[in-house]
Amino acid sequence: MDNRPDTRLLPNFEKLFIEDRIGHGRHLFTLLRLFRGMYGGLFVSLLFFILKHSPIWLIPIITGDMINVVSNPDNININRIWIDLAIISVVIAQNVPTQLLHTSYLSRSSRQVEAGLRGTLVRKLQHLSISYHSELRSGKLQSKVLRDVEAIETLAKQMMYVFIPALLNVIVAFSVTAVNNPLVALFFVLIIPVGALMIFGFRKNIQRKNREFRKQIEEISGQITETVEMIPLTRAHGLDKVEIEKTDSTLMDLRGKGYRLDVAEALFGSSGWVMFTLFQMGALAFCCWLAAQGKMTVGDIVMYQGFFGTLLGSVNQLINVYPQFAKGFESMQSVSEILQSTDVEEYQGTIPVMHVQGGFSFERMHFKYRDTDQHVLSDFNLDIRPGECVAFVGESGAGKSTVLNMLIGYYKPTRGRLLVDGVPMDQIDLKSYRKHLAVVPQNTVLFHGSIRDNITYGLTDVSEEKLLEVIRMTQLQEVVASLPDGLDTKIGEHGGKLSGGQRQRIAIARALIRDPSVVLLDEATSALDNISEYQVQQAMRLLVKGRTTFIVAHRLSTIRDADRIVVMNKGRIVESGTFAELMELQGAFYKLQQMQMEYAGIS
Ligand SMILES: Nc1ncnc2c1ncn2[C@@H]1O[C@H](COP(=O)(O)OP(=O)(O)OP(=O)(O)O)[C@@H](O)[C@H]1O
Repeated sequence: MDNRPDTRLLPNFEKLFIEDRIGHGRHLFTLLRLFRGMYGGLFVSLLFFILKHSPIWLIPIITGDMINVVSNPDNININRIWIDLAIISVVIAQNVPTQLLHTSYLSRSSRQVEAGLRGTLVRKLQHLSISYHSELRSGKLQSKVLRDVEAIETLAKQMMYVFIPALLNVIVAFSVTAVNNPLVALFFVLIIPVGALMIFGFRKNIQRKNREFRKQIEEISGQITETVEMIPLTRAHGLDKVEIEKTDSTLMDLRGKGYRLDVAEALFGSSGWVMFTLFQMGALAFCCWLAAQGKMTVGDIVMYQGFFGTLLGSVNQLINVYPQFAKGFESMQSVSEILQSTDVEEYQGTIPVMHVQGGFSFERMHFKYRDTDQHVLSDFNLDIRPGECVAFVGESGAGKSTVLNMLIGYYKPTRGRLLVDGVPMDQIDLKSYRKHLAVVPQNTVLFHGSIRDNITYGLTDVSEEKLLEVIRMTQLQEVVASLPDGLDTKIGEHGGKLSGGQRQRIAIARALIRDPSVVLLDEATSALDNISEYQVQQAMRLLVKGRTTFIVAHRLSTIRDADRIVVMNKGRIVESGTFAELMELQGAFYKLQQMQMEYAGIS
């Protein structure tokens, strides 16, 4: 048996979800199509299932036969018992290898679908627009990639492990009975409408309670994540008790909903058990009655009871698996919400960008974010020469970061356009263009990994020399030397083990090592001490040299060096010029500076 995982490329299911337009009862169809190309394996798995499951069907027959042999004292054929025993022993023993083969074939397909679905979702997330991501909470996405895909995989497995076996059980038990005794088979048939009636009667209630419980679970998982993230803040403000009480009340709600679900399921389960056991007893009485009339042997009674037991067990399984099916279908709906979304990146140009000189032109650009009425940029005109360093200043909310977003191509202007080296942004292939950019965001994004990984993020061939040079340029060598594993020291998630200034310098090193043509710098607002500030400034100076640079500036020192300062107010350019020119003008920039100086004086 080959137990190696399937190494074929992961399937991409995006097209399938778009074509199938999930919903309106198409879940089962889509589930089936997810396994396209694997039907052969599934069929083999089913064959092995029939083999491994065969003892369940054979045991009642053999048991009946053995009893029939001994219940006829005049003609006991002891050899037949030995043959029966030998047959059933072989049939039982083959369960181990066939079970393994059945699981191996099935699991290979279902795990492939599971991995493929997760891969498809992650790929789609990379293509969805920034607006889409800013509207959706990351916790929800995470839950779709992990929890919902798991529920779909469970659904597929339940289908193969529970639904199909139970259905086969019903078919086999019924067929064998029908061939032997149509009257008893008729009795078996009665069980189907009773089972259907049971599901129909309880379905809505159980479904509703299940959903309420699941929603509450989602609520509490969201809340717990938030609570854990906020622990330092909560502790600092002495709000532990408030947080605990908040969680307690949600937990109490969950307890109530869980209790009501348990009771409803218990009522459902026990009603089913009572009804079906009464049926079984009725069937037993019926068989005894037939036997009393000489129409049935004792062994047959035992055999039918065995089949009836299997049949009832299967019907019960089919009924009980229902809530899980509902959950799986709901998860398919949830995943399809992402996969069917057409909200991908707005720019879809195709001209590849081999080289960026760094000349930019904003031509009468207007822009507003989705779902907002007000324009964030209005009639924005600006020409930037290659290699120029432009600093944007203005009050909070003036639209400075938005200008950087437009340069990255996150959003398309509502009116006007942006040219890169004379080519309209909507014509160029953004992926190739962005390779020439380096972005240093306001909040440095560090991931859980080594300092080396964080600096060389996304680059494959970085020489040790170049890395060390960048570390020297950003004055990180002392920091690296003081860490236990040097460059390979793992930094905590979000860089928790580093200071603010160190984090910023890592972000600058990450930009420097890419040797970009264009640098976009959203300066961090958080204050640093003098030494850190100096180190960050030095690193920034090196980064900016010889490249077109856009800086959203908060610090006086950065602005002084800029070739041009653009003062923004409510999305418009109100002044622009060098530091000296603007100071001389004594306009908006001058006022901003005065305010900053006063503030610095006070503090
Ligand atoms: N994703 C978004 N969706 C809707 N509105 C947004 C979004 N991002 C920013 N805005 C709004 O756009 C305006 C400009 O924001 P922007 O971040 O560009 O300002 P800023 O000048 O960089 O401010 P700050 O100095 O505080 O960072 C603000 O009113 C802000 O509320």
